[in-house]
Amino acid sequence: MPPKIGILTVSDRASRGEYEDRGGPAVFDALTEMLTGAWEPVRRVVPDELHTIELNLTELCDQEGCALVVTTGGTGPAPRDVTPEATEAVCEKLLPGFGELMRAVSLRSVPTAILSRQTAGVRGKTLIVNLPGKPAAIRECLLAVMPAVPYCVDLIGGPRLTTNEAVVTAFRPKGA
Ligand SMILES: Nc1ncnc2c1ncn2[C@@H]1O[C@H](COP(=O)(O)OP(=O)(O)OP(=O)(O)O)[C@@H](O)[C@H]1O
Ligand SMILES: Nc1nc2c(c(=O)[nH]1)N[C@H]1C(S)=C(S)[C@@H](COP(=O)(O)O)O[C@H]1N2
Repeated sequence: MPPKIGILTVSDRASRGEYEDRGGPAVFDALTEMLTGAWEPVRRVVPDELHTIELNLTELCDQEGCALVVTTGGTGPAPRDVTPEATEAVCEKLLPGFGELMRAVSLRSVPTAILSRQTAGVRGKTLIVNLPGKPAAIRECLLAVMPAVPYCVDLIGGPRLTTNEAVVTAFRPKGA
């Protein structure tokens, strides 16, 4: 069975069909570029509702058994932006370094990168990573954190993920 990766778009308008979801496909394309080996996407599009996001994150982790769940959208300061709150609610451990790094990298291209509260955390054997909603942010943010993702998944008991070295090199400490 190839590892599953959850792709959760959090957007009121994409979930209502007011615009086509470009975030989910952008996450899929970025992961396809960065990972080698078979993996199976599990795609969902939900509105910016705390309970709905928590429920979908929980299902992707506990029922689907995803090794990694990538969310896009709902990380900003607007009243309906609650993806980080949902992530924090379902995770046993938070990994604030992911958000710190993604904001630092994004700041090189856009000053409003500081508005994103994107974070990451671990639920069981699943790593959850938040990305901003702007489709243009997705590759940039994923590329920044991907070197640490496979070893993190190793450490929490997930499957061995491998990266396309021509694009990004996974870092594993010697002997790991
Ligand atoms: N899934 C998506 N597909 C296409 N464009 C998106 C998507 N999510 C966000 N965007 C674009 O990025 C902008 C900022 O994203 P943000 O998550 O703040 O959306 P929003 O204004 O809260 O609206 P919504 O939740 O309805 O997507 C949006 O206004 C939209 O232009
Ligand atoms: N790399 C990158 N990060 C980015 C952006 C961007 O365009 N590129 N947009 C910022 C903006 S304008 C906002 S409001 C926050 C939160 O976006 P979200 O609510 O769509 O998650 O992400 C920020 N991070």
